[in-house]
Amino acid sequence: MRLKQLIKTLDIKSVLEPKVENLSILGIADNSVDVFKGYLFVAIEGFTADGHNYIPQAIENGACAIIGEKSMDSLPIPYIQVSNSRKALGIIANSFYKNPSSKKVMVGITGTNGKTTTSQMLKHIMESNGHSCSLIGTIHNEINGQVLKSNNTTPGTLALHKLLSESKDEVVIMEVSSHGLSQYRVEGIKFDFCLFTNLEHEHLDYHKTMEDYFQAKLLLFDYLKDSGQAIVNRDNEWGEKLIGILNERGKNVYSIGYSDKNTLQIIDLIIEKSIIKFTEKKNTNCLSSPIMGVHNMYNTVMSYSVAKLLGIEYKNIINSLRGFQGVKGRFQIIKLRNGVNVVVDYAHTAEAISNCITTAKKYGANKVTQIFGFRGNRDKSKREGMIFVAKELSDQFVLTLDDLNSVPEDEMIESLNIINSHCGNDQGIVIPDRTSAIKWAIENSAHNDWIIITGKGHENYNQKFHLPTKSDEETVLYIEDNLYQ
Ligand SMILES: CC(=O)N[C@H]1[C@@H](OP(=O)(O)OP(=O)(O)OC[C@H]2O[C@@H](n3ccc(=O)[nH]c3=O)[C@H](O)[C@@H]2O)O[C@H](CO)[C@@H](O)[C@@H]1O[C@H](C)C(=O)N[C@@H](C)C(=O)N[C@H](CCC(=O)O)C(=O)O
Ligand SMILES: Nc1ncnc2c1ncn2[C@@H]1O[C@H](COP(=O)(O)OP(=O)(O)OP(=O)(O)O)[C@@H](O)[C@H]1O
Repeated sequence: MRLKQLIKTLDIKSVLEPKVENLSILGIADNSVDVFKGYLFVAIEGFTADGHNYIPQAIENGACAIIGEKSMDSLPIPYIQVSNSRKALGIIANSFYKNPSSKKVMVGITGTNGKTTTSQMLKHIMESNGHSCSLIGTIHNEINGQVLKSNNTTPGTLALHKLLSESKDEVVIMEVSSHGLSQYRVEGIKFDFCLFTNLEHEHLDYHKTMEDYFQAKLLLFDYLKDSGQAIVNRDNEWGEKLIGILNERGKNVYSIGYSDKNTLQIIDLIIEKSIIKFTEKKNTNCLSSPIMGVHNMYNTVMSYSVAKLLGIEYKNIINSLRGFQGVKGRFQIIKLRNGVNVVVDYAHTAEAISNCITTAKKYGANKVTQIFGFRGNRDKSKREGMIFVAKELSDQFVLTLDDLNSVPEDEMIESLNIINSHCGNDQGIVIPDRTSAIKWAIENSAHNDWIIITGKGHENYNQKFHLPTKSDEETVLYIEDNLYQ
């Protein structure tokens, strides 16, 4: 593709060496290591490195033109200075891959919690009703039925456009993280549906304030087609705020929630039966959530709403929801032989932990033991809220290790002890070894007790623990097998 064609809609500040007219571009790279002969290299000033410093390497590897933000005195090849390299990368990638998202029904889901669950549930509904779907998200990506490893919830711009160009599926359902939005990873894409699940205290190590975090989420709706539909959970204060902004901007908003202002009004959530009673266009109907928990009932309503707007009939949605097997590590229940229910869940916010414990209680739990820890080098400001919820709602809680992310183990154990005494009134039990914590909880539970293990969900452990297991699920099954031999 000709360079002049790729750059024609960019916000260009200056062009060094104007003979760019007929340059033919064979590929695009934002990492100098990925540059080959005839490539366009886009230099990005990142969080740990500055791509502009790698321009010489890119040229050595065969780059025939460079795009960057910084001013340059002289280069042996054309240099185009733009105001925002990340944004430019999205626009160029979209042209280079021939606007792949325009050939699909694009669904983008944002929010602190519920993106993965909602996207997988919606994919299941659509596929059960004969529509092929690509999925791009935290656990894995799936394109043309092929499961691919996922490195980010929202892939980098180039990887994302490449995936879209390879997809032959009708619908693409993708999770859009706030990091992805603030780094323009979805630039160039136009969405048919943009969903907002909720906003909770999370990622404030990156976004600093809740308002900044909200503003990042809001960016998704800039990528909504004029004819597109925003689907927003109004029962979250930030959802209510978002609806106000979207209405002012003249967007099509489909809201869900308890009040009668909503397009889909929730009449009742019967948590102990996972039944949702709702009214839509004056018709009252019921949905059964295939996964327990009030939060998963909202995820079900979200998935239902998109499927309905895409023309799937109510009774077909109901039927397909019945066959949904749930999502690994999302309120995944393991029933032990002694009548104890163990839940493995990815909750990593106070709100999510609260939902898990409340659900167990609604389902008649006798005693609830909550096991969790904190990730090293991640937002510390949410820890207090998580302890508070565990202390208030569970019958006992155990603090244990989660991913250390280079924080020394002793330091993390000390943090657990300090927070337990400062915010937990020393009511928590600190058992640093995660597998030992789970074993202790199982040995100290009886029929109709629930144990909720949060934080790791589907993920494998990042460090070694006492038992020879790789994940919370494996640990529970290992203990179950060895306890009753
Ligand atoms: C902090 C952060 O978000 N970083 C993201 C960002 O990296 P960056 O651009 O700042 O990279 P950098 O290492 O500083 O390098 C700057 C530039 O120099 C280039 N370079 C570097 C070295 C070299 O030899 N040559 C070269 O050209 C790099 O290719 C890059 O273009 O842009 C990259 C491309 O899009 C992302 O892959 C990367 O995500 C990192 C891996 C990451 O882990 N991010 C997490 C925080 C994240 O995004 N998480 C969210 C989910 C959050 C959640 O809900 O839990 C996600 O969407 O995954
Ligand atoms: N709608 C919801 N409201 C509140 N909490 C939820 C909701 N859906 C899921 N959760 C909680 O959040 C956890 C993560 O769920 P899920 O993976 O679906 O969200 P996510 O937005 O994809 O999060 P992440 O990006 O961290 O994977 C669940 O294990 C559950 O505890």
